Amino acid sequence: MVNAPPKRGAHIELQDLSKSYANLNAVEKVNLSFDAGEFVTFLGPSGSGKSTTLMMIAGFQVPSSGDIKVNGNSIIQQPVHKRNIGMVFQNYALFPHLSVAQNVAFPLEMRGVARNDIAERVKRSLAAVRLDKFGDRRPAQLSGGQQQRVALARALVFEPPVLLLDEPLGALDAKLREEMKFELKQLHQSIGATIIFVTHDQEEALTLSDRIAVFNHGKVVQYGTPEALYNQPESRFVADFIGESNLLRGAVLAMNSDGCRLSIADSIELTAPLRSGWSDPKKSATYMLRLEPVALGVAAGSKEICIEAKLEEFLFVGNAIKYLLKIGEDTFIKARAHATSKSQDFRTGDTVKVGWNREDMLLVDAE
Ligand SMILES: Nc1ncnc2c1ncn2[C@@H]1O[C@H](COP(=O)(O)OP(=O)(O)OP(=O)(O)O)[C@@H](O)[C@H]1O
Repeated sequence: MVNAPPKRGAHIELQDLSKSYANLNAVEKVNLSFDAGEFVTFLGPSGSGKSTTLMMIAGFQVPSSGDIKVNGNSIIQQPVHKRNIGMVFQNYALFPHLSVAQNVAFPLEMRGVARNDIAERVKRSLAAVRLDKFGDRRPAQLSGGQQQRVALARALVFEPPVLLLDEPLGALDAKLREEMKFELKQLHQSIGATIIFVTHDQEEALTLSDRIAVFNHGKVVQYGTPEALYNQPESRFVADFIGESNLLRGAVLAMNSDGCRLSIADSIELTAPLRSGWSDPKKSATYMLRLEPVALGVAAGSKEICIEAKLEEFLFVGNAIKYLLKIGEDTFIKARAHATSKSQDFRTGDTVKVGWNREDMLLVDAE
């Protein structure tokens, strides 16, 4: 067989896509666009509408309204088997009575591909997931991770321009998940398909994705690169859901061109930056402060905001130490520092200086 030309993914557009069940809006007016060959992740808590959106793209669910376009053409009226979309789900459902190679060959047989071509393409697909030596085995003779790779090979074998993955790593243990994560990334680079990946694991999403759509209550609350979501969350929900952060809520005392004068933890006053595009905060404002910019001890002294805190707890987490500091009756600040710094020799109960710069604070909610 002549080598196949380099494959490219398809451009996908979801337009006002909605799905309701009785009086529940499972998915509400979702508008998203995925570039050809992009790796996009749907991230969100359980029940936020991720799988329903994916199922509408696959054709297993009929939208209540809205449209889905692939390379500019609506696919709403197309049945599942005509959509040419590869799918892998958490429960990979391999045929137990067929060998690995026969499982992978199945979609090609369904499409009436010539026998010689089938053998060649199955071989290539199994090689892509590093299982070329396992073609004769039955699924029961493979580990969970290997079975999931067979499911991937089966989805890839007909070279779909679009691949949908719904929690494909969900059933695997932590170590295997980690390995599969890297394999998926490499695979994506080699096949060039547009991949839509569903997960509720933010770390998986941040590692794998070109862009992430964050779902909450059936709506997309933010769509952007992992960096944009981490550094510029547009809401308290995204700030809280992605990465670890301090969410400092305070009473607004005054606002002027310098920023927002705020009282946190009852008595600590500080000035934090305002944010363009936000309506003026009225009574209270919530600011996100990531853990990394928070300095302790001597280093805190050179920061624009520096306060005293009581060290409640600290934890060794690999090469870092995580600190929990109390700055008011019910207000705590978390910080993270490299474990190598000998000067950070604090004890639980110590009073320590804690500091950060104004620009480290990002307005994420105001009432
Ligand atoms: N067939 C159905 N009938 C009625 N309600 C449904 C149906 N399928 C999904 N739902 C509801 O729609 C909402 C969205 O579900 P969906 O499975 O899309 O969420 P999800 O974000 O994928 O969650 P998870 O991470 O738990 O899979 C939920 O409230 C769910 O209970």
